[in-house]
Amino acid sequence: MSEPILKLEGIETDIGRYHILSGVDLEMPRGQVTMLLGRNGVGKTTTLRSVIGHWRAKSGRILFDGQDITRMPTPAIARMGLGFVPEDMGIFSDLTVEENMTLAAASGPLSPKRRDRIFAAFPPLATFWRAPAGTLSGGQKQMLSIARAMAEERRLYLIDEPTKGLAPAIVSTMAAALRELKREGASILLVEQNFAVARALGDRAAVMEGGRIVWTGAMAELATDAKLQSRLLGLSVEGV
Ligand SMILES: Nc1ncnc2c1ncn2[C@@H]1O[C@H](COP(=O)(O)OP(=O)(O)OP(=O)(O)O)[C@@H](O)[C@H]1O
Repeated sequence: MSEPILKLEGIETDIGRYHILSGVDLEMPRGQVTMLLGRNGVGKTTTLRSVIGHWRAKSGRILFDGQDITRMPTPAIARMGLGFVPEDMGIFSDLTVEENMTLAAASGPLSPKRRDRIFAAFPPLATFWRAPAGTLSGGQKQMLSIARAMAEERRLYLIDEPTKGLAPAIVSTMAAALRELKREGASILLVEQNFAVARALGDRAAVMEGGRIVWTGAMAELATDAKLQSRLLGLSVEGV
């Protein structure tokens, strides 16, 4: 196997006085979609935020494409080609869609080529280009938040629950856009509670419990093993 695009070795992260991650180990193959799964509160978001440097791991190592980013400032990590889409979407409601995109393109104006790519993935953003982001629907806001991460060339995207609360039609648009990112060669680490989406998009799965990863394997293996799903995720057999 070629070098993993992302490797976490024994990551431990505290938030305030709480010990949240207690030794996260993960190897993400390049060019694939890895689903980060697990019940509520097991540390999925904290893992993504530890990688991007919003939370500082107190021990362990994080290697992005072979380079140690454990102690790097967040903007430097982003400049290396790592895009983060937070669960709260991180968009500016009072600014237009265009202004939100301009701010996201840290290295200069958004090129027409990149803008067209984003419009192709998310047509409503073209329609509402000059509208305040606060007036967009929930699904359109989520599109904008992913589009913001796409404003720069990225090798790896960390995306936190992009389909949360969205209507099924929008969920398929989102899934299609993520597939397109993968087709262009990006690797994606995706937190997703919707198991049908996880099954449709994931190549690999990593399941967390109590602040560490307790199972990794092919998504197809997890998707066909109801007992494993029930044990790791609490999914009922009828629910999948
Ligand atoms: N800012 C914070 N202050 C204190 N505790 C926090 C903070 N953020 C997260 N936690 C705690 O850390 C633990 C892990 O949270 P995290 O958001 O990483 O879990 P998660 O697996 O993403 O959960 P969910 O699926 O519910 O989003 C939880 O017990 C949560 O209460």
